[in-house]
Amino acid sequence: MEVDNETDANFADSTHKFLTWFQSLPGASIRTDLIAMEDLRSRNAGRGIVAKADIPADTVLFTVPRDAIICSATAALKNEIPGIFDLEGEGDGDSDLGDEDGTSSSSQDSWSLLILILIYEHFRGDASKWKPYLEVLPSAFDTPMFWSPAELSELQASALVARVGKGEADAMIESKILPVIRAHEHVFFPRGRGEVDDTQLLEMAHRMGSAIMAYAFDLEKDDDDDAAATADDAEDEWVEDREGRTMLGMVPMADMLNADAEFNAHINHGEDSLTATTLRPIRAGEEILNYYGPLPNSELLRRYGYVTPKHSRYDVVELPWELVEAGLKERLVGGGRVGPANWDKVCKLIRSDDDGDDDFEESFVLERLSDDPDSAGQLVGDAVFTGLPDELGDQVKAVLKALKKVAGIDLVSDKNTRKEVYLQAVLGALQARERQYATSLEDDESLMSEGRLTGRQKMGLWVRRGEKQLLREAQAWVRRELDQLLDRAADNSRSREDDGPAAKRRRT
Ligand SMILES: C[S@@+](CC[C@H](N)C(=O)[O-])C[C@H]1O[C@@H](n2cnc3c(N)ncnc32)[C@H](O)[C@@H]1O
Repeated sequence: MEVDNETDANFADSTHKFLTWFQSLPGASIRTDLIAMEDLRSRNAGRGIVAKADIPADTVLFTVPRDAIICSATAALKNEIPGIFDLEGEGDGDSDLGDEDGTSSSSQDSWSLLILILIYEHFRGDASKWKPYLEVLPSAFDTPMFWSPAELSELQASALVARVGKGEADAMIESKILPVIRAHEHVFFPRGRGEVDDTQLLEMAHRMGSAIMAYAFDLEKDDDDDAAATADDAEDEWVEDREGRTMLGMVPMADMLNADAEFNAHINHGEDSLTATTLRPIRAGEEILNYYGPLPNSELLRRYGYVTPKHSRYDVVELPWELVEAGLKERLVGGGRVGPANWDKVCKLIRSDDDGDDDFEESFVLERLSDDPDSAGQLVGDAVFTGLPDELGDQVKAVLKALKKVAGIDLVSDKNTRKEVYLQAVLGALQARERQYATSLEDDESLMSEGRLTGRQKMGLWVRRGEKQLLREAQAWVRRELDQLLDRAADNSRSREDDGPAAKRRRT
């Protein structure tokens, strides 16, 4: 979370007003005898909820009535512009027939609609039912969308750089948000605040979109088992997928919980309310933590603007096919066997639909094998790199098949040789992938220990370092596989010698 320049007094005052407002909501409850909202800015975590006393497992910490949630079901904006509340695909099917004012029944999705609702509530000021809540939402974010080019360069060769999504967000705001606001200025700016220009609106929409990304809950999940919820039946809920959700809402108080890969509380979705429940005994002074899912630090940073050591176990790294292909080429082409022209044909064939194999993949995601957290939110065992993706092996097989078809030669008919070619090519690709990062893992380790980095530099370093560590583990795994292969080959040749004609003669 971006360092907030608010003075301590202002920060504490907003927290207090929010808490008082929350307690006044009909149907809301909070165990202020057990928990408190605290200022965690010193560790860059904004506000958080901390245990004031030892708390047993299965304790309900607070209850949020559904009426208090900001979502399409509670939005006052619905009375003003009902047309925008028919979401994409829910209308009468005439999705191409947009109205000129941007209010066609199909132009909004749950994301853009919630942005509009939040902007509307923001400009309502004191008239908004949610004002004390809106005041504790951050005005600045640490997600890479807001990073400068120099800060982004800290991510080096991480695939995250291509997924920051600023351009897409700008385009969405320009096509779905600004036209609706401009067509309804009297609704959004009731006191003649028409002077808000497009640049300011764009910034506001980015702020609200980022708040939704980091704070909103998926409300369509059904979970009426409340206190009886176990890890298994609530599992889907813990895994928050911000992409495909259909009914988003801002849930005051539930979203004041920070989160980690090990956690101790869970939000249960009941019919009339959402409740926060402890998953295990929590000691006084411990932070109450929710769970955002088994996300790699790169994704945690992209969506929420922070990283944690415990999420490193879920780190991933993308291995581009072109690096594996280069490794294969090095081993298979030349020496009068396969010429460059035939190799080009092979490369084209595997990319075409008529090679008879599955879809061509541009890159492969490497990850460790890790168990899910247990029902108390605790991690058990280490995450271990246990193998390459099957699809990568399949695509290498497709190359060898295409080579046979194009060049008419079966270069690697022997299974062990085939595996060796595959592993060697992947090893070369993993090393080449590591070289794509501007600094080495060792450089990063010393930069980290020097301790002179800013918050964003450190998070960028954490992401790239995690990816390099995974690349090293993958290389070690491949080397072990190669060693085993060579050992087996040596054993086989020894036993062939033993079983050779001389041995047979001896036996007879
Ligand atoms: C749902 S909000 C939690 C409340 C938030 N801390 C606040 O002050 O409003 C999610 C945001 O909290 C911060 N956050 C959550 N968990 C964190 C953690 N373990 N460490 C640091 N920041 C965290 C991130 O900025 C994230 O985008």
